[in-house]
Amino acid sequence: MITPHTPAGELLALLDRWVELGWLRPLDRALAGFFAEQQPEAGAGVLLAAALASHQLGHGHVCLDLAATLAEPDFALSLPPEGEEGLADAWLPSTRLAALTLADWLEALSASELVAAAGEPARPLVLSGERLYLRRYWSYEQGVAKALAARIHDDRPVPDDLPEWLERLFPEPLMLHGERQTDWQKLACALAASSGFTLITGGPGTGKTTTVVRLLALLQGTAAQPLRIRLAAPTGKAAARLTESIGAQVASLPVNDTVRAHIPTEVSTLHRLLGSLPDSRHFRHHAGNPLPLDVLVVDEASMIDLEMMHSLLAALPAHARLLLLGDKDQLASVEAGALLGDLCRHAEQGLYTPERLAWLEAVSGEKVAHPALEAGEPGRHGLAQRILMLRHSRRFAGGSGIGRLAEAVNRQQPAAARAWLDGHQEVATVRLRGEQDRALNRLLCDGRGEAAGYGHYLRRLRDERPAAGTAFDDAAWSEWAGTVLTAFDRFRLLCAVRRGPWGVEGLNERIAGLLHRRGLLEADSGWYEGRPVLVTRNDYGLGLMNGDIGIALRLPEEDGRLVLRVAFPRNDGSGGLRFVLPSRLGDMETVFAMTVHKSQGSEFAHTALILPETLNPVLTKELLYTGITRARHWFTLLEPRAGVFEQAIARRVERRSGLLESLMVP
Ligand SMILES: Nc1ncnc2c1ncn2[C@@H]1O[C@H](COP(=O)(O)OP(=O)(O)OP(=O)(O)O)[C@@H](O)[C@H]1O
Repeated sequence: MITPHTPAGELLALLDRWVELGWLRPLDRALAGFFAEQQPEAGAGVLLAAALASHQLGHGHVCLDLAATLAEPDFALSLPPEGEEGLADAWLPSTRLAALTLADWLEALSASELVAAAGEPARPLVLSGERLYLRRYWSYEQGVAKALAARIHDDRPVPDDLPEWLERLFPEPLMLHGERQTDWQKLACALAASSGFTLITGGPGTGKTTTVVRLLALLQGTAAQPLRIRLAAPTGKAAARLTESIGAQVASLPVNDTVRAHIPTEVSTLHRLLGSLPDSRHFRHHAGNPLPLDVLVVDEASMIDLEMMHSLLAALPAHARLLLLGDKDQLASVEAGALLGDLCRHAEQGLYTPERLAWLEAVSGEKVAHPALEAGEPGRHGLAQRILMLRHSRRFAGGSGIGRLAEAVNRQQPAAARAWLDGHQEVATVRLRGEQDRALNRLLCDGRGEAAGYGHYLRRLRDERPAAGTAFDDAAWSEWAGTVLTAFDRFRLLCAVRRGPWGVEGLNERIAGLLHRRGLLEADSGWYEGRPVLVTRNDYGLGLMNGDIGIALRLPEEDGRLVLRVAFPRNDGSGGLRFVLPSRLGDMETVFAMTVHKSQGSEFAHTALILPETLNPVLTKELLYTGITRARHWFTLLEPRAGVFEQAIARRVERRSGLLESLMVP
């Protein structure tokens, strides 16, 4: 049992054991060891808190919430990690920390020379209320809060003809089910026109892209000089997807060609925008060398972590407008810091001040009405005046099973979610009986009905291959590779966990084996044609980003020899491909199955989500919602055990950060 009086050696031995079990990263243990060396009098309470604060960063929390940790240690710390069961209770945090009280822990931390209270001179750890930070993350949080607080008060003058512009960009009143509805897109445009910082949140297909394109037309159309506008997204995949959808939208804008020509359609990753420097956390653009732009739009903002947000805000010139788009209900970034979720905590309620509401209604001609709306107070709800939630999905209009299922999950209504799963064509559920379940194998190879499985892209790979003898530089090869890559996105299996029988690692092996046995793959290990791979680390030399997916294909060399190369879509919006020799690829893994986390920013015509057999800390309604909303047309839930789905709906991600508090929002 650990208390602040436990000898440091005993605590370090417990941390060693957790490292052996794979529960704690060696890095977390090393930090505690380093502090113990630096400060021989540092007690067990401080060393434990340091190791756990570092551990929490690996789970997306910017700090260690001491009270939450003691209230439910195993859940708060995600220990044991996902996909592992049957481990000795003796090592569980709930057992080991049972004798530690919050008062004792706080006292030990406050007394330590390693720990500063917020605002005190630099020490490696910062205690803010009941939250303990590693200093770097505390500084990031402070920096972001300060930059956002300044932007929240950044009112911009609107053009006199704003109502006319809104009318022109949103000519038709929004009608749904035969009734006039509030056009939140039009309101978002009005809101963003009047502000240096706007956050637009909405579920899939609610029109975030459409809104922002129209807003850009408005800004560009009313600017005295052409504005320098840049579009960005956190990952290459998200950037590519936005590039695709934005092009068509810009083409159909009701504006003259000069305005249109000044609206970009190219989307870059945030790393590229900021100019990453090799082997460094630093960027070419920072406060001393700000980004040369007037308007920055960042899509998929739920994937921006705290450190990136800090870098971005630092590099953004004060005069530039910032627009963040995202879905607040999605899983947050894997890295620490759930900004969008934090910032949008009151988006449903709106919390607009009466003055703001009156202005919005006057310029837009819309009635701002929704049962969830609550009135905000001037001075208290500054952030809320910059946030707008789009509430009507056009993609999942009317009775779409996927849309309704996602909504029921998001609202934590398990019975309704189950009813949608059972009663709709686009959604289905399959109960699995063991790892070699026939229905599972059939689904993976052949899909169900019109919804594809992995056989689809492999058959297209085989059937549409250019004829033998086609010249190595014939465009037919690229077209074929493009076809295979597109076909691969028809279906994806998503997993909640990495390890265990229903985790990504085991399933990837089993799927390759299955496709090989079915004669769809020539091999199931090493490099083989048709192997899909996921890049797991940015490689600026090759122009590949973490999250990029490619497929190994046999392609001709100049001398006619066939050589395996991995085809990747280019991330530059050109629609082109790049071909990389497998031996040149660094960190990557096979990607028949992928985690829900990694699937963020992507979409598949048919998405299947496989749950593990038991509940574990990663299973939350956000994970289910994110998985379900990756499906464009069909969704299949694969359940090895009944009830886990319902249990997961009941839990939600509790990210620990003090950002909202810093922004003084209740
Ligand atoms: N005001 C509108 N009028 C007509 N069609 C619209 C409007 N808003 C959105 N749409 C259509 O609805 C679909 C989804 O819109 P959009 O791509 O803007 O949504 P999104 O929220 O950006 O979606 P995603 O979840 O893919 O990011 C698109 O086909 C778009 O053309």
